[in-house]
Amino acid sequence: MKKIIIAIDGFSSCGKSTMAKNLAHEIGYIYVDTGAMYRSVTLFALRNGLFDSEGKVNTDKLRDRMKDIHISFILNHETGRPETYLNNENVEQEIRTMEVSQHVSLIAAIPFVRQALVAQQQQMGREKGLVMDGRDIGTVVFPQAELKIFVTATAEVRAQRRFDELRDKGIPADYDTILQNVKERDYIDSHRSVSPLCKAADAIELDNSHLSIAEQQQWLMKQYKKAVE
Ligand SMILES: Nc1ncnc2c1ncn2[C@@H]1O[C@H](COP(=O)(O)OP(=O)(O)O)[C@@H](O)[C@H]1O
Ligand SMILES: Nc1ccn([C@@H]2O[C@H](COP(=O)(O)OP(=O)(O)O)[C@@H](O)[C@H]2O)c(=O)n1
Repeated sequence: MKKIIIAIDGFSSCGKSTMAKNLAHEIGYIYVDTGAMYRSVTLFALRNGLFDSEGKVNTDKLRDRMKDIHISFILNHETGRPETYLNNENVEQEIRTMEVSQHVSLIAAIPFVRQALVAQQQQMGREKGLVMDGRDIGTVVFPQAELKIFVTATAEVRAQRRFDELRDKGIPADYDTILQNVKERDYIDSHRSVSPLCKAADAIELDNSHLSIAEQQQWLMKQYKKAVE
């Protein structure tokens, strides 16, 4: 069967990674979580004092340090899912903290950061057979992707999902703080000057506010089958 590129974009915490990861697992494709890459650069910047006391990024210093940031994905054989590594350290958990979530959209708006990460993402798709999720996959990274999905859900539903996830992992979280963060990131991601979050003209939209994980998975599998027919 022909191999294709599947681009899944959409708003924060709506289930993109869940859909992308499960589909890739089922059809034997590589899965790439591009949000994890922006989160890894953010973690590096936080650890290396590249934000000032007002929360602004020192872009000159970050530009100099980009060469020291190496991001990779390594399969966890127990879960069958890839995990994120920053300079050979497993940071899969650490990149999901509220602190990283509260800084990541500023980092993702910087043109040289996007340029570097987009180049790596395009490299990963050279052989096709790839499911990639993010904000600009169908518009900028792979505008020629054979299947493009744009996922939405209400901000309240998305904040609740993220809250439940953090609670289940034992990470302290507050619903109102998460809701505020989700809305803030939606705003910054949709209004930045470089590659703002928007639906590609040829993307299929899915509002999954009232769908279960199993239902959205069935829907996605149908779209995949149509695309490879
Ligand atoms: N349809 C759904 N119904 C309920 N929870 C969902 C659904 N889809 C995903 N989730 C859960 O919502 C949380 C956020 O999903 P995730 O895939 O990380 O979103 P995104 O990649 O868009 O940020 C996860 O805990 C996931 O298990
Ligand atoms: N392709 C991408 C992926 C993520 N991002 C940025 O990275 C942040 C984190 O992405 P994510 O997918 O991990 O976020 P969640 O939806 O999982 O909360 C987003 O809010 C965007 O600012 C981006 O700009 N472009």
